Amino acid sequence: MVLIPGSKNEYFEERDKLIGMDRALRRDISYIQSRSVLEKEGDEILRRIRAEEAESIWKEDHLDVPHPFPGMEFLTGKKVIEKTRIFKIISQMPKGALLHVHMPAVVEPRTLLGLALKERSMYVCVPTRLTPTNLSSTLPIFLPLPVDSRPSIGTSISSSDYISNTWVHIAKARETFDRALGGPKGFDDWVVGALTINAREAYKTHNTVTKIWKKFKSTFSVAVGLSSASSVLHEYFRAFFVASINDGISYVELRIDPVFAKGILGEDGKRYLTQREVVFMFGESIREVKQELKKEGCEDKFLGARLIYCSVKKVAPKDLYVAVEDSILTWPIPGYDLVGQEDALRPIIDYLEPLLYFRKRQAEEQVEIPFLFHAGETLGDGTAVEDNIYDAILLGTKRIGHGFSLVKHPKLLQICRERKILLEVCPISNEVLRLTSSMPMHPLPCILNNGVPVALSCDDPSVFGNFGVTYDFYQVLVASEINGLTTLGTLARDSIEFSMMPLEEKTEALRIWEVKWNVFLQQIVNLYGLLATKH
Ligand SMILES: O=c1[nH]cnc2c1ncn2[C@@H]1O[C@H](CO)[C@@H](O)[C@H]1O
Repeated sequence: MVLIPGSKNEYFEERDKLIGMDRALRRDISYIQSRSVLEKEGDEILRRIRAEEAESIWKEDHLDVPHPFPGMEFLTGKKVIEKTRIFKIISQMPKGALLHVHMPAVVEPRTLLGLALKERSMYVCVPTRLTPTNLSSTLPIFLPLPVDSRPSIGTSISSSDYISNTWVHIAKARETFDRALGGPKGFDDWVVGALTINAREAYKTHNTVTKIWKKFKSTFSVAVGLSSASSVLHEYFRAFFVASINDGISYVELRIDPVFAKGILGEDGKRYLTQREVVFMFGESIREVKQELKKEGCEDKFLGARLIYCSVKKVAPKDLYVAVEDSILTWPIPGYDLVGQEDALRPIIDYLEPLLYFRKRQAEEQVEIPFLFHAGETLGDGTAVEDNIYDAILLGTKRIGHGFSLVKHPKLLQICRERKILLEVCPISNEVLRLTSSMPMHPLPCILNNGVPVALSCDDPSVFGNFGVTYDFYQVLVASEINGLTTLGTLARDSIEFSMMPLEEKTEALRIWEVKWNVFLQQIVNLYGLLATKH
């Protein structure tokens, strides 16, 4: 029989004990117990503002956003989020590392388009001439063309004499874009629409995982073409680093498919870059950005970036051996992953043989390329692809990309906690890709309460519009009352801790982060503390 405490005092003692036991596994607990007076005050401020804004902002109707709520659908609520003080505060937070983002889905679509428009080799074609009727359902096909296959003439892709699938230079296509389609601005909007998912698509026309992935995949085909010229790609990397740094991110790991890396046309327009050259260019972009920061005296804002290799799970298992050798050839790379729409593609188990061979080759070559597998990005329960989580763990994955379905498996939660397998959780991606309809329904609180290490990431920000990681942090903070400032700090610390930086670099990154964290806490207290003037 359960003994119910007799007095009110005893009851509350027992109550505190029970809550304490329930929260004991959380990774933020030890930080909460040992946090400074400053952090405690910062946390109280954040909680106070969150509560105020839950009333003042999230219960009011906004233009085009009726019935909002904290953690609501991101694509509808984004403008409201941006109005909040919580958003402003989080945007100043030192975020640590960004561990889960895909090429080429990380830079503002208009920035990418701007870069591509200046590129001599960049051409566009469409399967049939564009008209007001087919515009929104027609995808542009972009490709940098080698010098000797560039057409000398070209009509407008919207004129009546346009011949299907013929190449027109991107700048010309834009200039000559039919007035009835909006002229050059119409061209830009058309391309941006093809690179992004909008609220109507996510929440109306494509409101299931299968439908939204159809649109999602098509954004990649457009982005790949636009970014496959060497000078575009170089600027693309830089733009990504700069935007990340401005969001308080100090280190990134970017997933790239070697098949993409093999299709980059060189500046001479004659040959394609080798993978090594692409990796070198990536390194160059890092060095350039670092140098610029150094000139401004803030080099500690950016510690660097690494490329994680990944293959899409549509490749035939026998062809994965090529990716294995590619990865070994371009070592040091910090990890290897298998990506793509989990529900529609092969399960990891199909690749068991090449993956075991990968392990063997690493031992032979004395290199270490840890697995950082996507797994559990599905609503399935016990389906062949949902079993990916078992295989990811058995194959020794160091982190799990998404792990959305992990909460269905108590034993795996325990294993991830005990073996410290971090989940790269991408809340907004999961919501836009329709695994959850809003943040309060996301399984993250369950993962955090189970003490599984987590880092937040934005996955494909150019498609979802969640650039940096502020938006994802925001959605997490407002959707749980347990989460507070110390939770955000723990997530950021773990993103560094579980990054693939070598130990020395990591120690330095953590040291720098702690300094910045304290500056951030002080800022919150100065700006929003009870003694500060009202804002
Ligand atoms: O959330 C995701 N889950 C699985 N695969 C993804 C996700 N986001 C992007 N990609 C896949 O990664 C490749 C480029 O690296 C693309 O094939 C894209 O479909």
